[in-house]
Amino acid sequence: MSKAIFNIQNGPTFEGISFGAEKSIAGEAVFTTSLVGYPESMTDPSYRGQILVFTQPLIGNYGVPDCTARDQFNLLKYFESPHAHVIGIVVAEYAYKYSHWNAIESLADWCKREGVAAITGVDTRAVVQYLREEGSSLGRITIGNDTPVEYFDPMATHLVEQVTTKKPFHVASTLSEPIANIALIDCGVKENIIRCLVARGANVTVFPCDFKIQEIADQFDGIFLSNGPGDPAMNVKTIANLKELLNNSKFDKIPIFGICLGHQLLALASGAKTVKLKYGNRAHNIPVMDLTTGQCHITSQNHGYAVDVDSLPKDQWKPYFINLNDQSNEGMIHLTKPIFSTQFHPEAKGGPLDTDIMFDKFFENIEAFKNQQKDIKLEHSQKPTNLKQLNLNIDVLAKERVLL
Ligand SMILES: NC(=O)CC[C@H](N)C(=O)O
Repeated sequence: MSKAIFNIQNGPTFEGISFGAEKSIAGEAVFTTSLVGYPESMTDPSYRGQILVFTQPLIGNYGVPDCTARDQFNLLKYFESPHAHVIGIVVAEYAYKYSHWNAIESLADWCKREGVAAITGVDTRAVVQYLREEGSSLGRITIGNDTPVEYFDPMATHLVEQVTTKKPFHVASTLSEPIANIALIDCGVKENIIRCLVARGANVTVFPCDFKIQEIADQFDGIFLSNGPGDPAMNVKTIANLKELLNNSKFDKIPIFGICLGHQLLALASGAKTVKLKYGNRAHNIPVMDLTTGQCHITSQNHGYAVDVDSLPKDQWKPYFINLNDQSNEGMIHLTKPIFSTQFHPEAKGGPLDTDIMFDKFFENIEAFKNQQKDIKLEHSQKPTNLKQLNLNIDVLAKERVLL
């Protein structure tokens, strides 16, 4: 067992024991108050480059499930992407013994394989008190007698580029007659978001983050914008593509739904601004209010930035949800088009399922859009498909995300 040190830049130092990869790392230190779901959080691409501090004091007690198991849609059954994206974890007490029907290995063994540094024995209450006062900070974990690595701010890099699929891929519905074709812009999509779409009967074609969706949007019944890591403003190409999509009146009727980073990108493409939150919202129990109904929902969240609601063009958008803890914006809805987005995670992996109705709402918009399209269907079906012209024949597309 090696000793490990967790430093916060310009802040306190904590000594503990290493239980993960014997690799010293640096990144942004953030905390989550979720009680469960460490395999899901650690494989959520939105955590890329971050050191995750768990406030739940006992971590690792239910081990890690099979990272290769797939469901009936060929999606990863237990993980949100094939690999860990956090670069380090900080826990109060690592459970050296694990027990769960679904576990195939320990968190320590998995961290070692995935190159995730891990430190136990840290007073995580003190870490969180510091981060809550000073805000998200740079941090580093040094293993054994290693020379500490330089502090490094992952938010200054284009993290989405590192996690987006390198080529389009297609996840097919299991229905003999799928009810819709959805294009998904992948900025680091969580597996359960794709599952929430295909499980409702849609085929989902997933495109790299900078794919010019505006050139083939008319081939689809709906467009989905995914979650993803980093500062939303870094996604210059994606924002430019979305701007063209939103400004082309030809696409006024196409349903669009964005989650988390997808929400922020939609806001930026509409001319609004995003701001960095002091320490972000990472938890499975955050109350938001639907401003259209007054209903409150408990939501799963993982974000460090938020849309500045005052900067939303008021002739096009209205705020949809508000965070009842810090009053930050939690979503927006278009005044005339079938477009809406949420800052929280309705796919909730992990977390409460209260808001999976957002996916139902997207499918209602898709159904209405398809009914409108029926009148012009003949014209539509006679068009050569751009998908094929672009060599995007779905029959030959990859069936899962392409990482290299
Ligand atoms: N989960 C996400 O999509 C996070 C969005 C963005 N990277 C943020 O931190 O705010």
